[in-house]
Amino acid sequence: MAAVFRHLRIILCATKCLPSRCCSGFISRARYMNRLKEDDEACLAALQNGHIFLFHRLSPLLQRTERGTLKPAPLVTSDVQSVLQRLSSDGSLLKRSVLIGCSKQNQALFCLDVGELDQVAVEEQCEGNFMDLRKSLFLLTGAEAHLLAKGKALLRWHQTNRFCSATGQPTHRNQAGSQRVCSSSGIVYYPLMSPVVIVLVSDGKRCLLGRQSSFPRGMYSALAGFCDMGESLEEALCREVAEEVGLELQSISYSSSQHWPFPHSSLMLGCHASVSPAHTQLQVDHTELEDARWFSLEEVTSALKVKTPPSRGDPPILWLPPKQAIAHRLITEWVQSKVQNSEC
Ligand SMILES: NC(=O)C1=CN([C@@H]2O[C@H](COP(=O)(O)OP(=O)(O)OC[C@H]3O[C@@H](n4cnc5c(N)ncnc54)[C@H](O)[C@@H]3O)[C@@H](O)[C@H]2O)C=CC1
Ligand SMILES: [Mg+2]
Repeated sequence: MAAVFRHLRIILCATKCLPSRCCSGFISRARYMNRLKEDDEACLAALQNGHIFLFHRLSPLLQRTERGTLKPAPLVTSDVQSVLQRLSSDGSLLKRSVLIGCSKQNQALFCLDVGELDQVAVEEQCEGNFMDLRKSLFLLTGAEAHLLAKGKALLRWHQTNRFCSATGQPTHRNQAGSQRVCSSSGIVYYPLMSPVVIVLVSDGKRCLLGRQSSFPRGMYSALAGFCDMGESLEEALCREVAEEVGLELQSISYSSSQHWPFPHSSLMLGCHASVSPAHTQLQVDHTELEDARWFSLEEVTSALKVKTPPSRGDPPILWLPPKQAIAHRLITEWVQSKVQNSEC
């Protein structure tokens, strides 16, 4: 592997995409969140005055806006309490809420899965619908999509980590839901994410996009893959590109990262990479990808303008991942860099 990296140019410029933060509020919110994770009583008190995003079997409660987009229905805790009482649920369900964030007004934000209650009854009480996150994510704004993705990932982690993998005994969560402890051995479990690399490869003029057979009709995305145990980011990138399309990378530059709740919980590490224009012949591994192709700047620019996915019977058009996906960001960055270069 060392030989592969001898000629690989790696540029790390991680500071360019920091999320916007308003002055000192960010620091106090970060410290408040940390305290709530460590202090069960403080977390319980915050829950009483917090907002709760409801889920039903991991599908979030959403409401349609007048513009046809979706928004989550964040309910204040007292509203959720009333709904639970009306549906004859005992009060202990509320304590299963999991901390997911803190609003700019310093209100703690929680998520709660009410999967044991009747779905339609909760929907009627809360004037919303529980919808599959994968289908609805793209109709939500960035901040809300992020909170719901985090909520779904944490709720799923709790549902699948109720027992210690060493002793088989039950594990118990802290009030914030940021960890679980084995009742017998004391082993502490923290929520896990799988690192995944995602890369937009360019040969200088074109970019490389691939599609899996499970993708929606016409959709092509940046190449992605799970990191193997022991691999660095750049090792995983080189291996994935070699495996999936048979190319050797020349340079890598880091772009940004994203938490992604599908299929489980991944930390997507987004990069740009280049290959030599003299070595662009693809050898697609069809067990991994249905297709992979080089696309021109013009093709990608027009695809970014397509607003609705192609339907059955429509002529085939290139359809790119939506704004909420890091693949979209990588593709947009590539287009912008090409346009800037042509203007220089
Ligand atoms: N947010 C975004 O813009 C995008 C996100 N993705 C996500 O990236 C992820 C990885 O992409 P793929 O091409 O599917 O990966 P991949 O190329 O590594 O192939 C998936 C296979 O890797 C194996 N694998 C190894 N470690 C695994 C682990 N920890 N969890 C699950 N499977 C593991 C399994 O056999 C699985 O079938 C997908 O979950 C996909 O949802 C993919 C493209 C765009
Ligand atoms: Mg892949």
